[in-house]
Amino acid sequence: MTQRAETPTGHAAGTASLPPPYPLPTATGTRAGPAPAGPAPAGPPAIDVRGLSKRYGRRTVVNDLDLRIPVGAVAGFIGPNGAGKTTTLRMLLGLVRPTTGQGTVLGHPLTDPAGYLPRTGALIENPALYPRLSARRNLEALTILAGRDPAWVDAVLDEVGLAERADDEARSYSLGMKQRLAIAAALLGDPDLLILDEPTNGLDPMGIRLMRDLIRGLAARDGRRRTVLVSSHLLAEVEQICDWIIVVDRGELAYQGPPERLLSAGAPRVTLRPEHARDVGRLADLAAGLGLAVERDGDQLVGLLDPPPAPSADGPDGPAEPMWAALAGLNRAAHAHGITLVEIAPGRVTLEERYTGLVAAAADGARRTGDAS
Ligand SMILES: Nc1ncnc2c1ncn2[C@@H]1O[C@H](COP(=O)(O)OP(=O)(O)OP(=O)(O)O)[C@@H](O)[C@H]1O
Repeated sequence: MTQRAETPTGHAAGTASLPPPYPLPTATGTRAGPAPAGPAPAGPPAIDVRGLSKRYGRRTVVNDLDLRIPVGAVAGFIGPNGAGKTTTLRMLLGLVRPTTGQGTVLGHPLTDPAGYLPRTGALIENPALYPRLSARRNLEALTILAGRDPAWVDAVLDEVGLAERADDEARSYSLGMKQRLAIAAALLGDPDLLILDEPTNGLDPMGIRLMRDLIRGLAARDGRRRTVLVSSHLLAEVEQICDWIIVVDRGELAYQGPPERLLSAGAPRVTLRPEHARDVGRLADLAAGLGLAVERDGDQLVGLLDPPPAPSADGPDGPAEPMWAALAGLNRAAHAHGITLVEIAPGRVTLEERYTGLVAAAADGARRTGDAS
């Protein structure tokens, strides 16, 4: 039998409603992330906590974290193993007492979880299931224990895509199905906030895809503005479904805001390919002479232009003029040296590369702090 998680499941349909929904802001301020660019949200965020820390003895595992998640967002809480994600989620769920921290969750003080837990559903670590009971019986047991209306059971089974297997024993389920059943349990009270800790952990690619579709659907359906906070150590697993990204490393915030800003905060990149592979070395020398940092990658060069140019009048995705000028200069120089370029492909670093860069920068900063002390 899977271990019973010490997790409050969703509760209390028909409890106090949230303030009116508001559109997602285009950015939020963080210490480490990009500067705010969008309008301030009209209502309070679903999660708005500041200075959240957890120390175990002399060890700080979450350090002065500010989280600000808009209502209705699917927020990806991303960080490498041991970054402090589970500890943070446990603090938000009142399962671990924060060492420091203030703010609100669903408008209630962080220090009074009883105020917001009735409107919060969660999946933390192992799904809490009775393996010899069917999915339906598992959920009915939970509704009875919680004094809830069993009428919810069919609705949530349908929502997580288990209606057809609802009467099979849970032990016959795949890991993905067990995860979805655990999410169904968290949905029983139609929560306004759903917290999922690594729900794709251990799933195969198909299971990950099904879980992604499920999570996206849980947030936005029928005009509902449920907020979902989902953790993962792999950005690629959640980036497609998140409209808010929080990156943590070693317990510290590295980025918070919309994924687009994480991407646009990255340097523009260019791939250059000469007609003849033998010219790659000479082309690299020419690029270096023009101040372009490039690296050889097989029969092509890849270069990052740093620092990133300011957004042009074309907007953040429009042509970056310094980049074009540098590339035009290199093209002329290559031509003058008898090198024909068959590919000049500008682009930007991917979200995954940006995430890796942020984590590496945080590690570097931590090392330097350690060296200094
Ligand atoms: N009760 C505890 N006592 C001491 N240290 C703890 C305790 N709980 C967690 N930690 C430590 O805090 C750090 C962060 O752990 P946490 O589980 O929050 O990270 P995580 O980002 O969720 O990692 P993972 O993705 O591996 O689950 C780890 O180094 C862990 O060993």
